Amino acid sequence: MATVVSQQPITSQRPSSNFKASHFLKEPLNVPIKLRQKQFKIQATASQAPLLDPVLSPSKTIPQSYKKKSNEASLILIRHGESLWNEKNLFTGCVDVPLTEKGVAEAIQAGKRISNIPVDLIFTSSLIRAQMTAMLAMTQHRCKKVPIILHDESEKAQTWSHVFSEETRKQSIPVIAAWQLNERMYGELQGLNKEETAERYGTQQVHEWRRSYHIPPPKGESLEMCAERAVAYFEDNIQPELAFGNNVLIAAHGNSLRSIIMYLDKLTSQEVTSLELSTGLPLLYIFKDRKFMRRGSPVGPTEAGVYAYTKRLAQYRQKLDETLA
Ligand SMILES: O=C(O)[C@@H](CO)OP(=O)(O)O
Repeated sequence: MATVVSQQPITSQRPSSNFKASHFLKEPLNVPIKLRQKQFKIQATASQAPLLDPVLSPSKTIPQSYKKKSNEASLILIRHGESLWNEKNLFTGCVDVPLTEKGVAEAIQAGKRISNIPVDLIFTSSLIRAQMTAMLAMTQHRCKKVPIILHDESEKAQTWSHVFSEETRKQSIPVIAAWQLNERMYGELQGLNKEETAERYGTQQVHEWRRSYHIPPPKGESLEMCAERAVAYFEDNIQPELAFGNNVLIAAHGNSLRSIIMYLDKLTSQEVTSLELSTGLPLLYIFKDRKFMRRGSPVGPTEAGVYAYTKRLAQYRQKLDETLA
């Protein structure tokens, strides 16, 4: 039975072994430019934060110098809502199955809980259950912006998905889908029933396959292997956005998120074995002064606590209240 990770606010330093100081030394947005330059023009002046602009063609000049948008950013992590194979208790891994009705409700509920927390950019895995979760959650956000999946798999996909209205652009949130955030590849367990597999191979063996850090399931990825690609992606593509001041939502999976949380909270390979994430539960981190601070899970849109954590969150919420009053 899944348990929720501790919701106690804790402060954590990023593990120095994984820390890439170069992200903070080079011009901000180097990596974001790489991510977006083909499809988005980035607007910026010395005093203005860059804005994603899907209006203009990829060939437009990208400004070279940027000013940091903010010293603080929010990071929301959501494990997808219940999938049809969670319901059937089947090992899922990289098999691309959709949400159940309960999973849809969980995603909507997660959206309500984060509806007052700023989101500038969304990252999901390439799997539909994570993408459904992100999209459904954003239907509840009070900013009312439309999440738009970026298609840069080919030049044609980029060209054909352009948005030609500046006004519409401002009302959009880019969604970047990355396979590196996918669930751990479960190898020859994919599609097998978890209970039957435990009966066949023994509870201890199956527990090791599911929760140990180093031991992979047959022909699949260990958590360590999953962490290698998920954390590298986080460091290279997501952390620079946070460092720049962009607020990020990640919708992903039990194991890809466990590995990212291990990195954020500096857990040992032993500690991560007892970390369990519930489906559809949003977790909030604040990235400030190059540190990640876990702020637990917002209980609901009207709950005061979480907005009191930082002035910036409180101000964002107040702005929403005023705009929507
Ligand atoms: O089946 C899976 O892909 C995962 C997540 O549901 O299972 P586990 O609980 O073993 O990590």
